[in-house]
Amino acid sequence: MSELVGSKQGTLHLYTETIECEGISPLALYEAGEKLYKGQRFFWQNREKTRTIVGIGHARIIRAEGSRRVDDVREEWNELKNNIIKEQADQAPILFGGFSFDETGVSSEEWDAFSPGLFVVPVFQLEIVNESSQLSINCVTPQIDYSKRFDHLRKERDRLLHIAQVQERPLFEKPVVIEKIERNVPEYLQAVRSVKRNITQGRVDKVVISRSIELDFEDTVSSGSALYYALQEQPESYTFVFENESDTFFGATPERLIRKEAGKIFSAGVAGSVRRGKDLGEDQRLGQALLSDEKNREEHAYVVSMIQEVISPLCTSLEVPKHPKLLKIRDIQHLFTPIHGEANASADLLSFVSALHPTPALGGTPRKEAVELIRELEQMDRGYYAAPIGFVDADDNGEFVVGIRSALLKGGKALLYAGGGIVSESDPLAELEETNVKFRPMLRVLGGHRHEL
Ligand SMILES: C=C(O[C@@H]1C=C(C(=O)O)C=C[C@H]1O)C(=O)O
Ligand SMILES: [Mg+2]
Repeated sequence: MSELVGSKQGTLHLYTETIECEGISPLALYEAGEKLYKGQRFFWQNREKTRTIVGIGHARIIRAEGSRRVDDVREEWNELKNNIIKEQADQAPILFGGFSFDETGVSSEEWDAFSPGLFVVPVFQLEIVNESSQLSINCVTPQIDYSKRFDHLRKERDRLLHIAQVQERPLFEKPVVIEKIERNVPEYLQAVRSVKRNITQGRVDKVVISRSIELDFEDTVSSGSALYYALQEQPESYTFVFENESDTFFGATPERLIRKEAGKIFSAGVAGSVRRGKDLGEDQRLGQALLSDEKNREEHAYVVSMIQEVISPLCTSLEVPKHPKLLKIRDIQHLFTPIHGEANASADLLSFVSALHPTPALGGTPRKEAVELIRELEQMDRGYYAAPIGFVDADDNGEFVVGIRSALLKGGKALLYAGGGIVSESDPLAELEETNVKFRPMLRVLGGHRHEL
């Protein structure tokens, strides 16, 4: 860290100091944070497993709401970013968080802990990128004399590292489900039929309708246990865990919204689904049938064309393959179109998030009418389900996914969410079955799959 000369009083500074910590287990560090920082932790791992981030403690919280929420987050982050004090070798501090699906906010108490925009700079930031592990302390303070606070945080860091290193691998019992409540199946089927009518009438082309399942457990389920089983059960997905106060939003999603790295951007169309086969032959037959299925190709095409349309103005170049491929994960296969490009110098990561959300994979098309229908027809609050969650660093590199295959954990209870794209050819019962397949990842993680009929 370098000293700061001649800074204004009252301005917030972000002091960062990084050490190397080879061999540290991210899960063990997450657990080590439980005692002092329960309710203030997050975890992130990309699909490729090349980047893992653990955040412990809140050095800074940014909340935002309303239609300017993304701009408000950017503004506060930029202000803080301009006052980062670190050495060249120290890692870039990150801002991690997410938005609610609906910009008009959350409508139920269930999602009280998660404001329409909630971002944090962690006090302790572990980043494992490829083979390198680095642990930073981030300290946000208006004082120039931060050294006392920093000394205290260094001691805490060393204690966390010690606990993570000496503690035996934490053992987690699979949660025991005592009740599984399908919350709104009749309403869901009604909503699907209603969307079909709206398509016939020409108001929309596609709308994503979702539903939720409640699981009640014998005991409180810790976010560490949710994380442990998400990593174990869904290795082909992104893993995210976001604690706030006593609630945790977490999931194992296959769907990237946007990644930005050194000016390059990577998005993806993921829509159109079929279950995995019971053996290789059936799996391949199902996959081939999906690739040529008109209804699924239609669901998919809306997504790819809207992504292209909304991010073209933010890019100097964009590559969009003409035909989708298959993306196979443990329980389901999807149509998948990777989209790559080069960002304009003035387009930052959050401007991509703002332009893209919601894509027709989670909202529908046209966007405005689809979101109105979701508000009108879905008998639930999506909260952070199907919405952007991810991180950005001080160099504007980062990644956001959409929070699907996800659940909200509230002590001894969890709410699971799943939906699907409804188009003119959708069959309500087949769509219901598709949501059952999409619930499976979280049911496995939380022990609820034993309750399947
Ligand atoms: C909405 C969800 O998934 C989305 C809908 C899909 C579909 O309808 O085929 C496929 C992938 C996702 O984009 C979900 O998992 O809840
Ligand atoms: Mg579908």
